[in-house]
Amino acid sequence: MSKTEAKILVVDDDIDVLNTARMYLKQQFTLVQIENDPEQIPDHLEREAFDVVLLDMNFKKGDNEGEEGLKWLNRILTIDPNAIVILITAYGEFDLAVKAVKSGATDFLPKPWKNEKLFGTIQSALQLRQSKLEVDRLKSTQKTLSSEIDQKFENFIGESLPIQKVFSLIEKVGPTEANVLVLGENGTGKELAARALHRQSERKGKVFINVDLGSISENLFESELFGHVRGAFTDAKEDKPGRFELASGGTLFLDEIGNLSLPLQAKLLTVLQQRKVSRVGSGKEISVDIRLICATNMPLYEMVKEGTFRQDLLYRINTVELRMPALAERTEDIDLLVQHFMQLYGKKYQKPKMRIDQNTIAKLKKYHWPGNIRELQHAIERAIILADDHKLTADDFVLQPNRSNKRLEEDILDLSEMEKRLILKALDKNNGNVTRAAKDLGIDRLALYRRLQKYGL
Ligand SMILES: Nc1ncnc2c1ncn2[C@@H]1O[C@H](COP(=O)(O)OP(=O)(O)OP(=O)(O)O)[C@@H](O)[C@H]1O
Repeated sequence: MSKTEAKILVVDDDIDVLNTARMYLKQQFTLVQIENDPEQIPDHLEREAFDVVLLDMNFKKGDNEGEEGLKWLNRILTIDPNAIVILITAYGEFDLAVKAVKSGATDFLPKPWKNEKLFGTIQSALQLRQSKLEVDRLKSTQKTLSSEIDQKFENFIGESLPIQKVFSLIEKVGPTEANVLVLGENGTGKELAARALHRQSERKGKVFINVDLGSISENLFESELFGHVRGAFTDAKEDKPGRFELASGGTLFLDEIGNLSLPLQAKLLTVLQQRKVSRVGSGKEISVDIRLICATNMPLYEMVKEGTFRQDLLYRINTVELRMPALAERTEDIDLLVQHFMQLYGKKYQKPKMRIDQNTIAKLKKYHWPGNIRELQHAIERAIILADDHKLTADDFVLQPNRSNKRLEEDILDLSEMEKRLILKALDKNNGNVTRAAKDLGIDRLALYRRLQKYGL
């Protein structure tokens, strides 16, 4: 029979008990050590990571108060808070056993024991040890991951007035528990702002869970957000917590909230009102403690008027609103952003000495940046990859012509290109007014917004 992989320490002042225990346990577990002097416990723990410690309660002759055992129990737990200690009690010492479990012992075993009982008690204790170690491992992984993610979002660049206003609002609102709605075009830094709000809050040491509502299919919505229990549907092979549960204690960032259908908006609203979720397939309610941040590039107020976004949901999520300025509204930040991304990608592609001249910066400042900072970031990355020497020039940036330069050609054969150009033309004609442009195009405003998103306009 193969042995269970585990390290066991047995501490008792009775040599006979120790020898009997060792003889039996050595057949079952890979490492068994015995000790009759409790003073040696710290040394043992220093040398070896024991999975289970079996500890006698009464060391001095005639002492059956168990005080000595409790003292050593505390000492072991101070050295290793995850230690699994099973206390050996004399038969009938139930009060003492209860006291020991309250003080942190995992279990107790009355003397004299039967070998099967000893084996069973150690096996259950080992499972607990595994779970404790797993929780520890997950906690430290989560810590490392969130600090890495946070680092990526630390560089929130900008000196222009519009972005300074954003920074000061983040400083004011971040430490509160207020629900924040971040509005702005694609690529303006909405997620960056959400993470900055989280970092300013009391919850900064806890998780930041990001949910892209635009990418969750209608039928997976509940399971993704609220979780499910095993067997709730064909693919539910095991219990799974949803994002609300995972975010509990921390911040939940619901991105693209404007893309939710009306039935899903209703489900979301109920959970936000009650702050309780039930996993799909379970009637049990689980309380969730979240700070809520939502973001969208959709015109929620217009959508409320049109009846495509629930007003009560809007009021629930927009306690404070944060509008991210488009890059075209803060071209004075382009210099700084370019330097920042050049440094980032210079390092990544081992071209740390890259330079850029003022003419090229001037060209970048004139451009309208429909994809905002993300587009600028990609443009720099591409330019650095393609650059032949250490200098970025205007030719390294292939930018789409500005809207005003667009002309509809007669011979465009690509349908989506045609659609895109028509949209730009309609917007141009109406000075960017989406309602009037949609009317000219013969589609409703939402349909136009969807297309603007699709083409990154
Ligand atoms: N002020 C800024 N300083 C530095 N980098 C920025 C800044 N704003 C945005 N970025 C970068 O631009 C990219 C897009 O930002 P982010 O994802 O936060 O935008 P978004 O508005 O959430 O986009 P989307 O609407 O497409 O989800 C990210 O790589 C981000 O790091």
